[in-house]
Amino acid sequence: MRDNNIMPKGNETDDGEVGIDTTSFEQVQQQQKKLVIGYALTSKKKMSFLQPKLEVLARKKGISFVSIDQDKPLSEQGPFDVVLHKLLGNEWHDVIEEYQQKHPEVTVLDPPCAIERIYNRQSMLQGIADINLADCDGMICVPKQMVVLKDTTSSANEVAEAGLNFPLVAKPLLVDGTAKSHQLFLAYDRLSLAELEPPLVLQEFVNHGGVLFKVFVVGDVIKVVRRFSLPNVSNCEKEKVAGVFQFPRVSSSAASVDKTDLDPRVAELPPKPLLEGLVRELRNRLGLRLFNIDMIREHGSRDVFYVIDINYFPGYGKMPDYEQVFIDFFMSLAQAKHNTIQCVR
Ligand SMILES: Nc1ncnc2c1ncn2[C@@H]1O[C@H](COP(=O)(O)OP(=O)(O)OP(=O)(O)O)[C@@H](O)[C@H]1O
Ligand SMILES: O=P(O)(O)O[C@H]1[C@H](OP(=O)(O)O)[C@@H](OP(=O)(O)O)[C@@H](O)[C@@H](O)[C@@H]1OP(=O)(O)O
Ligand SMILES: [Mg+2]
Ligand SMILES: [Mg+2]
Repeated sequence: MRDNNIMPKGNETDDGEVGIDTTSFEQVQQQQKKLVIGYALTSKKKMSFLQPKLEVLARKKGISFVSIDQDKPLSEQGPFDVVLHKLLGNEWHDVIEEYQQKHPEVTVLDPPCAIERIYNRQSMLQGIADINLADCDGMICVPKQMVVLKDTTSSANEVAEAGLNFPLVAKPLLVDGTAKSHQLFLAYDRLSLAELEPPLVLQEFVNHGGVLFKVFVVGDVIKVVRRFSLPNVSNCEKEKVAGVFQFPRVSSSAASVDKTDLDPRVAELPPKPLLEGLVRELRNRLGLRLFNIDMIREHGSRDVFYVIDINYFPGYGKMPDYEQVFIDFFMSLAQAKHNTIQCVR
């Protein structure tokens, strides 16, 4: 956090009004702290995240966003209090890793090794089924899945051995930000597996009534929205249909779903204690502060949920009130840093 030595003349509120100055010297000093956030984001992410409302709110709080030039050494830029990043490739992750070692005082959101874990759809879901959420009003599962690294033809036998039931969702093993890594298929039978291109995970399709819950996490804050998802696969369809079908990307649509037109048993949000317990565990286990969880409710049940996907730095622009949530989050980082500095003194 950078100190600004200029003393303010008035006591300006968030709305820009100037009132009678009743602020203590210490409070004034506090208000003058600046938070510099260096960001390295794709242009798409920059457009959706750094929207004018966020920048206006940030400016009022003394938060500035500075674009990181990827062609220059990171240590020669800044100084930054926070580095916010989502770029592809190992090279970038090495840059960030090295920078964090040299500058432990900078908050890097988030550590590359933690991000890499959820860029692999196998390690992403590992350990979730073991999380103890007794007394949290529900149960969290992950769909049965297996990894296919090379030969999808011979994987037909392994699918049976692993006890996986068709239809299976085929997902590219690695999420690398490309459109291809989000290209999913539904395979209805053994023979159709030969058409798929490894490396991938084969995951049981879980009927969930066509509604998905996107659980956004920003530090300690949790926000949930409903999205449309794929309809149930009936037993009749399972018997009759063969082959492989590409998934439409229904659930990434910008629109959240209004619950009024939906069956309440499908639309009811996951219980708060369950979400809080799950997020607390995942935040610690994954070592991430910015992520979302895609959850579905097993069709016909009230409280059995499946985690099917976790994303790093997702489309927060689609999260209600994301601007204020982020401002509060950044301010909490500034406060935490300020407290640490005082302790050290
Ligand atoms: N096991 C499953 N059972 C039922 N539906 C599923 C399953 N896995 C995925 N889906 C459906 O497919 C969609 C995409 O799957 P998933 O979220 O795993 O892919 P993704 O490419 O990581 O998506 P995102 O854009 O959220 O990163 C889900 O939102 C959901 O609608
Ligand atoms: O494109 P959007 O802004 O919606 O964000 C999507 C984001 O793309 P971006 O990071 O390139 O922006 C995706 O990231 P990668 O897996 O491809 O790295 C992934 O996190 C999606 O789940 C996000 O959609 P959401 O699930 O939040 O609806
Ligand atoms: Mg998803
Ligand atoms: Mg995903």
